[in-house]
Amino acid sequence: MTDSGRSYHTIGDPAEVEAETESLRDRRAAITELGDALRTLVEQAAATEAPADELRRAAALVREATIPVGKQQRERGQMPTADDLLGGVRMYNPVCGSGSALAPPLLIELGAGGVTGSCTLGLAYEGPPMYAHGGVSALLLDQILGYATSASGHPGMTVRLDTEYRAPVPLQTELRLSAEVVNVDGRKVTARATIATAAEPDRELVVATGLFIALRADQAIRLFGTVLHPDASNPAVAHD
Ligand SMILES: CCCCCCCC(=O)SCCNC(=O)CCNC(=O)[C@H](O)C(C)(C)COP(=O)(O)OP(=O)(O)OC[C@H]1O[C@@H](n2cnc3c(N)ncnc32)[C@H](O)[C@@H]1OP(=O)(O)O
Repeated sequence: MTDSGRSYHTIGDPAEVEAETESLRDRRAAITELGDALRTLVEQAAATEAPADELRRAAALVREATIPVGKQQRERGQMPTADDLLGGVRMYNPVCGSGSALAPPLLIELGAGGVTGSCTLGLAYEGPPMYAHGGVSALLLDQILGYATSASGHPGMTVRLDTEYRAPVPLQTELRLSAEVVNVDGRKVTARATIATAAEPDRELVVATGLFIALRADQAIRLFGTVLHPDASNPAVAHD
């Protein structure tokens, strides 16, 4: 899990904070447990050769399992209460989030001069037979480029992503990604990222250059106003 040890920062009675911290930890662990189960389901569903009646039985079970999950849903303008946006915890990020069924998940670490990432893509990510879909490679690269820009102190949004596919990315193979900022020009930040296999880390399979723009305050408010501003009803963005 990305963040099981992070302390949860809020205002209030220390005993209450302690209890809340424990409950947040527990909820994040449960989100990860569900994410793991969903990823297994998605992967096995993409690889299954089971007969039609078994598939229909599985579909009915999944529909049943969806009922408790659907009971309390957030809306688009609300952060997940288990997230800590400023602390970098995004439980459902579709690339790194341990709660996301879409995420491999990509594990990212800060390194000297940049960031590195690792993941293994299953058959659910297949494009050409046996290899990753090109859009999935771009997804991973966009994410790690974003991390590299944020880690360098220049967070921004992607406005351009140039992706060069030099060789197919094999599925069911441990991958290594790396990214680093190569230029900062005012609000414009350029970063470079690569995908390789763990076995041949110097052989670049996919290379991307991303241009990121740091948002002006008015742009941030226009795009994210209600989500970014501290709101007592959303403890995930409350800070003292
Ligand atoms: C840990 C974090 C992980 C995050 C990983 C994932 C990151 C993402 O996927 S972000 C989501 C995808 N990206 C988006 O949705 C962004 C969509 N774009 C926008 O909303 C806007 O372009 C926005 C708000 C970023 C910038 O606004 P915009 O009006 O375009 O630019 P503006 O602020 O006026 O200009 C800044 C500079 O950037 C330049 N610029 C803007 N877009 C581009 C572009 N596509 N190509 C080249 N230059 C550009 C402008 O020309 C300007 O340059 P200069 O200062 O030399 O005149």
